[in-house]
Amino acid sequence: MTTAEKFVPGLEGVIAAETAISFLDTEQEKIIIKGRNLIELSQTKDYLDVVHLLIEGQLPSHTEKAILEAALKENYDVPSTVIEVLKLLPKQTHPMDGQRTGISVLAGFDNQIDDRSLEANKNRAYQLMGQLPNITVNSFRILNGQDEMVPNKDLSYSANFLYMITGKVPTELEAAIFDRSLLLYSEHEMPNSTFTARVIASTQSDIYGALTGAVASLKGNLHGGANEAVMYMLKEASSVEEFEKVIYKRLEQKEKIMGFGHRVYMKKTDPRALIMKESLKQLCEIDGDTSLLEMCEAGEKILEKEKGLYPNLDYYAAPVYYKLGIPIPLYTPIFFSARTVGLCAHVIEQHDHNRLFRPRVNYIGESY
Ligand SMILES: CC(=O)SCCNC(=O)CCNC(=O)[C@H](O)C(C)(C)COP(=O)(O)OP(=O)(O)OC[C@H]1O[C@@H](n2cnc3c(N)ncnc32)[C@H](O)[C@@H]1OP(=O)(O)O
Ligand SMILES: O=C([O-])CC(=O)C(=O)O
Repeated sequence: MTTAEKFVPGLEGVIAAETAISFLDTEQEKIIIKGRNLIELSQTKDYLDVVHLLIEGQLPSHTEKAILEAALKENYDVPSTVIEVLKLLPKQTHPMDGQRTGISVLAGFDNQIDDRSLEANKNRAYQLMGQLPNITVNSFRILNGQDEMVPNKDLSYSANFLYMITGKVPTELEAAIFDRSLLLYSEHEMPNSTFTARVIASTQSDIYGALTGAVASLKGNLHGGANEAVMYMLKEASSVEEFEKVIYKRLEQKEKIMGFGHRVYMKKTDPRALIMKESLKQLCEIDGDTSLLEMCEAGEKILEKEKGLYPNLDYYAAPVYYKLGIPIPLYTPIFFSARTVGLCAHVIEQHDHNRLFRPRVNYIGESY
C-alpha cells in the first residue's frame, strides 16, 4: 500500500491510541467509560461518581466520594496572579480564551512540574478540577467588569459551580440537571480536544500545556463551540415558524446547522442528547414555557428530513443552560470544565504508556 492510499482526511476511523478509559460502541449504542455505560450512569450516579471512576478506575464508596469532594473543595481557590492576569486581558476576550490563559498561568505555580508520576498527575487532576469552576466563572466575570465570585463550600461541587455562574443558590432540581450535563460532558473517547491533549502530552510536556491546547481545540464551532452557536441560532427566532425559516435559510446557503451531526454517531442521535432533552422537558414543565423545546423539536424534524442528520449533545445542552439562566458565552467553558476530568485521565494514560506522536505526510508539493 502506498502512503497516498493510506491517507484518510480528518483521520476518520483511524485508530490513534489504545485506551482503557472510554469507547463509543455505536453498534450497541453505548458510551463505555471504564467498562460502564455513561448513559446508565447518568440515571443513577452523579458527576463526582464519574470523576472518581475516571481517575481511580472505580465508582466511589460513600466515604471515597466524601474524600473526593473535600479534596476538590480544598482546591477551589486559585493563585491571585491568575485573577490579576485575567484583569489585564482586553475586555473583548472570549471567556474560553480567559480560561485557557488561567490554566496556562497555573503551570508556573507547580513546584514539581517535571514530576509526571501517576501520583503527581492525579493530584494535579484534582487540583485542576477544583480550580476550573473558579477560573471559568471569574474569567467571564472579570472580562465583563464584574467583581470576582467567591466559591461556596457549603454547596455540592456542581451546585457551587452553578451558584457561582448565576449568583443564586440553585434548587435541588436545577443543581441535579446541571450536574447531569457535567456528567454527560465528562468524557467521550477521542474527540479533537482529547487527541490534542494526548499529542501534547506525548512529548512529555505537562498536564497544563496539554489542557491549554485542548481548550483551544474545544473552542471551535465544529467541537465544543457548537453549544453557544446553537443558542445564538435559537435566539434568532421567537416561534417554531421563525425557527424553521432560520434553519431552511441556513440550509439553502449550504451552512452547517450547529448541534447536528457527529463524526462517530454519523446518522444516529447522540445518546447524550436524548438525556439532555429530558432535562429540557423537566425545566419546561417548571416554568410552563415549552417554546424552546418545540423549536428544537421542529429543528430535529427538518434536519432528519432534509439531511438525515440527528442532534448531538450540544443541541440540547444549549437550551438547558439557557433555562438555567447561564450566560451564553459560558456554555463552552462549562463544557471544557466538565471535560477536564476526561482530559486529565487521558494525559495520565499517555504519560504512563507513552510513545511520541509523530505521523508522516503525503507530499503533494512541487516536484523535486
Ligand atoms: C459535543 C460535540 O463536540 S459534538 C460536535 C458539535 N459540532 C457541531 O454540532 C457542528 C455541526 N456539525 C458538524 O460540523 C459536523 O457534523 C461534525 C464536525 C460534527 C462532524 O463532521 P464530519 O464527520 O467531518 O462530517 P462532514 O463535515 O464532512 O459532513 C458530512 C456531510 O454532512 C453534512 N453535514 C454534517 N454536519 C452537518 C450539519 N450540522 N449541518 C448541515 N450539514 C451537515 C456536510 O455538509 C457534509 O455534506 P456533503 O457530503 O454533502 O458535503
Ligand atoms: O466526540 C466528539 O468528536 C465530540 C464530542 O461529542 C465530545 O467531545 O463530547
